[in-house]
Amino acid sequence: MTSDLAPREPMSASVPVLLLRSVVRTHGSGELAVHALEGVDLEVNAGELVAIMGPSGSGKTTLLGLAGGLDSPTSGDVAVCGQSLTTRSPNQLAALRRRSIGYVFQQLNLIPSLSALENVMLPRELDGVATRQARAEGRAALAEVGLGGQADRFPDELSGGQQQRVAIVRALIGQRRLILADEPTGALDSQTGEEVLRLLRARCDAGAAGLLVTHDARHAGWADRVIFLRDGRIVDRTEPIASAESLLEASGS
Ligand SMILES: Nc1ncnc2c1ncn2[C@@H]1O[C@H](COP(=O)(O)OP(=O)(O)OP(=O)(O)O)[C@@H](O)[C@H]1O
Repeated sequence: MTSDLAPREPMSASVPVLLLRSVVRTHGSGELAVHALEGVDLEVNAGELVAIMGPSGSGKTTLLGLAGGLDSPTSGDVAVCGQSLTTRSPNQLAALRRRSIGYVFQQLNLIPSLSALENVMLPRELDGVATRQARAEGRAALAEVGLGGQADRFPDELSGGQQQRVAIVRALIGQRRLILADEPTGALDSQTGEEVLRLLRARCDAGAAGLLVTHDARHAGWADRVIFLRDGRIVDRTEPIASAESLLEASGS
């Protein structure tokens, strides 16, 4: 049986899920210009989880925002599933974001007046899926992460870790091909944080592409490779990671 969280339509192996070409993002102009990204090239393929590391202000969040179509590059191109985000109308972009991209941020943004199930169903209903089907998908997806018994609880009736899992399920439900995670373990304890990373890893193993911003080399150890940003440029990349220990050495932690 196909997982309700897993992408269902196989992508052509030759098209990266995420492609950034010569991406520049400058805030402001003249003397006040801030060069957040200065010519970034990146490809993330189906099945891959890529971690982004770098000091504060190096451009990690900017990169994630551009990858998700939440922000536009000053120059260069960003494409998701072969479709350029920079040439789409606002409506087309909103539809692509809803259907193809899942966002997992530190801020969970669960809607407090909706149950866990209703929170999870919401993106499917916005996609035009019938309520009955969205409900069935939502229940199955929550059960998959061990929250089958909590479906009708409201966010404030769930623990922090459970809330984070609901947020992740909501980010992954449907046919999301690209998962963008910005420090998704936030303030979670290490065991719950690890659970979140395991879910992310599992989704990528099931065929999604993932981009994970993290300051923690142990978290980056879940990724297939790591890119290091400094002053808006990629300054280093690892090939498939040998061990978390080698990363700790590389980041000087
Ligand atoms: N809206 C904005 N206006 C002006 N400058 C901005 C804006 N957004 C980001 N910047 C600047 O762009 C640079 C990159 O910021 P970004 O948030 O991407 O870094 P980061 O690596 O995610 O940092 P952190 O690890 O602290 O979250 C920083 O110098 C930041 O001050």
